Amino acid sequence: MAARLPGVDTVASVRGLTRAFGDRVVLDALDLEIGPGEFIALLGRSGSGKSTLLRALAGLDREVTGELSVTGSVAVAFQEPRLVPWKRVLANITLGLDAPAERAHAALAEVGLTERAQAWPLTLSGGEAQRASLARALVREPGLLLLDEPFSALDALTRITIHQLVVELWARHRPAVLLVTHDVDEALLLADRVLVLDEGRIAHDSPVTAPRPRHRDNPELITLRADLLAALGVAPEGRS
Ligand SMILES: Nc1ncnc2c1ncn2[C@@H]1O[C@H](COP(=O)(O)OP(=O)(O)OP(=O)(O)O)[C@@H](O)[C@H]1O
Repeated sequence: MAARLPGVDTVASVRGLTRAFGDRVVLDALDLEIGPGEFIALLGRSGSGKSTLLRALAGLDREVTGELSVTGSVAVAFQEPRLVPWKRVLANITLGLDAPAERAHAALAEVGLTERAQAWPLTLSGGEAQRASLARALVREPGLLLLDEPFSALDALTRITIHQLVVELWARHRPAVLLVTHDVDEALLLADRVLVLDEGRIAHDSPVTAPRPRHRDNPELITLRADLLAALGVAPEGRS
């Protein structure tokens, strides 16, 4: 299990983090610092270890070795919303927390789901279920919010609305966010810093300074997109 160190001006600090499954080394002495309030997107080829890193940061993997320090609370939202089907939406939000119903109501209002508070999870649309999942994460007031491809199963229009919502919630509550995504444009539209995981380490680490709301045609984003596609081993459009 990874040794835990006190963090200095970071919400998460990782040094020499290593995880192998049998002979396959997925995280190979990885180093990473996450500052308070940073919005980070984590890209990487399929199987590069993004979810493994996220699980380690969430404290869900006891087999990682190296140094890992996380200050404050951590909340996770996954690709599937993972709501408990036999509890109504409201009860799902504070499940396992000793928190009054008002807090769950306030969180649902923030994600625009007030009217679905008494609904059963299986009656929610995909977008509504992801909103509920975000409300459940936010009500925990995390210093670090881990998002594991939470938008990938949504249709394009719902995805745009949820992107806006996530940026709004992040600006209001200011947790550090680590968003795992396959989508370079999603990373560039949302994050302040984009990482690429490759060969078990952070192979690329770029700040994104363009003001929000961002447009794909922003020159900074165009340059970064080409760099990131190259780091991911993908030829940019028209140059394959
Ligand atoms: N519990 C496990 N047992 C064995 N191998 C595992 C386990 N979890 C992950 N792996 C392996 O570790 C590697 C990294 O998996 P991980 O899910 O972290 O990748 P990822 O970058 O999130 O992939 P994707 O983008 O496809 O979701 C893969 O080769 C996977 O098969």
